[in-house]
Amino acid sequence: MKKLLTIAGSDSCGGAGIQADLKTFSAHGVFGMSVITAVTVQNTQGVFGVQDISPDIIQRQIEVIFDDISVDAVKIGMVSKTETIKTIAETLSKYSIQNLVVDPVMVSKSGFHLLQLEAKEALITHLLPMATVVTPNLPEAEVITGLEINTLEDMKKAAHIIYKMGPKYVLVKGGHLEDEAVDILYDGTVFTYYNSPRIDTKNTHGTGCTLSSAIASNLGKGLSIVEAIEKAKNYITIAIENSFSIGKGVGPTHHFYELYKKAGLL
Ligand SMILES: Nc1ncnc2c1ncn2[C@@H]1O[C@H](COP(=O)(O)OP(=O)(O)O)[C@@H](O)[C@H]1O
Ligand SMILES: Cc1ncc(COP(=O)(O)O)c(N)n1
Repeated sequence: MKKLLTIAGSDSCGGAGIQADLKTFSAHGVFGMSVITAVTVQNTQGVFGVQDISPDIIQRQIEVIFDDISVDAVKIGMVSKTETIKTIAETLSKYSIQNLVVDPVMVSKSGFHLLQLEAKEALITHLLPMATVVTPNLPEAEVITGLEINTLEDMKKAAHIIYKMGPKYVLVKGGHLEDEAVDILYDGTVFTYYNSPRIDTKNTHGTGCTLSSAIASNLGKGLSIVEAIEKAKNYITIAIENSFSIGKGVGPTHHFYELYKKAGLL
């Protein structure tokens, strides 16, 4: 059984963050473990508070896992603030990490700053160079690069700039584009496109968390980056097609194993 670790924030309503990651891991038939960086007070309508976990507890959660268990892939999501980022980077650097997916979570769909503004530099300096693949959405790619991104050409330019910051691969996600949901992977030489029609739904809470966890699961299982993202893109597309309302706001995506098994993704 492959063993996957998510280092991220807790979403009390279960659509994003640690909860989406663990559901995605389970649907992929891998064993999920978690290091919680922050607890958010969140429902489908918004984020109403955050309690950061102390750096010492974050460090010790990571250490006890790696000192005991061999981890096939790690996904990093919400990292909240500079001190948290430095702790994660320093602690992970003591271990040999096979596959590291960094989702540079910044602002929730409901508009809450999950990453403090001044922590952007720490994320760029400490986490991006460690990443196998970094998965910014368009607003995140804009913040990281300073570019305005409206077209596929802009996405390619952003991927190029982010690639120079040190990750092995960059996946710029086009969920926020107007037409098709096109994601672009850059390996320093070649761009690979992952297209899917835009699904007309408001229930996209946790799509980025889900995609990055699906990529980590597939890398952990030994797939190449191109295949890992292809399968993950199919997973997120089915997850959004089958998303549903659980409250008054933005509902979650679907993680039930049977659906993905039937689609030949697992
Ligand atoms: N309405 C949609 N229809 C189809 N795919 C979508 C839609 N919204 C997002 N996606 C896909 O979901 C994944 C997550 O993208 P995105 O929503 O941009 O991330 P984030 O949650 O970080 O903002 C990407 O593969 C993107 O193309
Ligand atoms: C704890 C946590 N992590 C990540 C997200 C981003 O998800 P989304 O962009 O869908 O709001 C979130 N809302 N909460």
